[in-house]
Order: sequence, then C-alpha cells, then structure tokens
Amino acid sequence: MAAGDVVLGENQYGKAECRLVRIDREVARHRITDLTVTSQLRGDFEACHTDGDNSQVVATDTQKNTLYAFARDGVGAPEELLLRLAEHFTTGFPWVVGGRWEAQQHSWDRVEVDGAPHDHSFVRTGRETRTALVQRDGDEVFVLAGLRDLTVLKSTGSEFHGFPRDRYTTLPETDDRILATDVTAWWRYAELPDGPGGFDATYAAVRDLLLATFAEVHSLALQQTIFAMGKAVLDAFPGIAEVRLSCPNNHHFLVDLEPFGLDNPGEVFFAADRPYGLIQATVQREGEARKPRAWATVAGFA
Ligand SMILES: O=c1[nH]c(=O)c2[nH]c(=O)[nH]c2[nH]1
Repeated sequence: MAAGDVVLGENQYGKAECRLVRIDREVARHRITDLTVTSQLRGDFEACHTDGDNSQVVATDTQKNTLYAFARDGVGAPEELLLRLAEHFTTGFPWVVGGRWEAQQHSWDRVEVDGAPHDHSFVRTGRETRTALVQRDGDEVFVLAGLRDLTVLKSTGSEFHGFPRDRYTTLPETDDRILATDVTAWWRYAELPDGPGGFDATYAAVRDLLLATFAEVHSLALQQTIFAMGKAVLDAFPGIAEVRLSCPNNHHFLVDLEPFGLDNPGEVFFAADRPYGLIQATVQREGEARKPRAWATVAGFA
C-alpha cells in the first residue's frame, strides 16, 4: 500500500436512543420498565464504507426492531437485555465481532391514592438515571453499570482548608460548608452477579452504599468523599473490579447579609449552577489488571 493511502479506521454503527417502555401486566399490579437503548455493531463493514456495499450491513432499523422483539419476552435488568443483544448480534452474523450496547433506565414511582400505591398509575420521580453499558469483542465481554444525576447535599459535615495559597487565592478556609453534588458513577463487573436479584439487587445495594457513605463520611474534600464512596463499593462487592466517579462540586455560597444589618450563621446561601469544581476519580484494586477498552467509549471519564 502506498504511503498516504486513506483507509478505514475503527468504526461502529447502530440505532441510538431507542425509547422502549415495557409493561409487565400478567397481574393486576402492573410493572413498568422505561429504557433508552443504543445498539452499535463492530466488525467488518469496510465494503460499505469504501464502496457502498451494504451486503454486511445489519440495518440500524433491524437493530432497533430486534430490541423491541426481545422486549416481548420480558426485559429484566438492563444489563441482561444488553447482554442478550450482544449475544444475538455477535453470534448471529459471522462478520459482526462485537459491539456496544448502552441503556439508561428512567424511574417511575407508583402514584399514591389515599396512601396506597396505585396498580397502574405512575409518576416520574426526580430520581437518578440508572445506566448500563455492555461491550463485546469476540468472547471478551465488558459490563459496566452505573448511575447519573444522583443529586445529594449535606448541610454540614464538610470542611475545606489547608490548600496552598498564592497571589490568586481568595477562597476562605471553612470548617463548615454545604457539600452538594450530582453523582455520576460507573462500576465494572469482573464477575457478573449471580446471587438473588442479580444486577438489580447489586444496583440497589451500590446506590445505598454511595448514599450512606456520602452521608456518613465527615468530608475534608469532595475528593476524599468520592474515594470513600468508591472504596465502600469495592469493599462490599468482590465481583466489582473498579468504580469511576465524576462529581461536580455544586457550590453554595454564604450570602453576605451585613448590608441589611443581618448576620448569617450558615443559613442563607446562593446556590451557584456554574462554574463548578469537577472532581473525578477511579477507585481500583491494587494489582488488578486495568481494562482500558472497557472505558474507551464512556464519555467524560479519564
Ligand atoms: O472539596 C473540594 N475540593 C477541591 O479541590 C476544591 N477546590 C475548591 O475551590 N473548593 C474545593 N472543594
């Protein structure tokens, strides 16, 4: 090949953000699963890119249809649905070597009527979005699970001091501040959960641990808090190999009420929306092999 020839590099394609709602209605008390799913295939699609030869192109429309057809049998945990799709496409078409399947799960609560949860009416809650990402390359499968927009705030139990001061430093030291963030977390399964409840139970337990750790750690920095959150997850789940966290420091500034002849003993704040500190960390097990390919397509993580 002559130097300077132009060739196709890495590529993937599929249907992005398929909106899927499944109602389990075998019993009077319906259950709702609300997902946004992206399916992308990797493999030998060179002829399509270079010559417009579509003979190996599993249409994005087909990928979308497969998702809805699979949902007819039940969805289960988002990770399970993605693993099914990965298996189907990777084993069903010889030139498809793998791909990337991602889901966001949108949560609904039951409407309460006279104090009782309703059977078939739901209300969108302000809860976090659950996320899942399966990537497959031949027999190698990476499963990430996570959440985003888990918004938390503690009104005390947070300090920030001892940082270096130079001519540009104006931030006062504080031994009592609001700590607020929107947690984005991903964790990578080295072993898939096979106990009761599987992925769903692990998700719920990890979420609880993240929240409890945020609440209970007396924070000297958001960095310290997020490391503790990741560590709590690794300590509790041997099958989880690493946790990555990305957390904005949603600053709350004490308002100066002196011009109005008032004091402000940590009660009235301006909640700024930007700029915000952005604190990100990977919490991992010492000596465990890194898996950079598992993270290559996760936006916003180092
Ligand atoms: O928890 C914090 N970490 C920082 O790195 C930082 N920097 C800053 O200005 N405020 C804070 N708070």
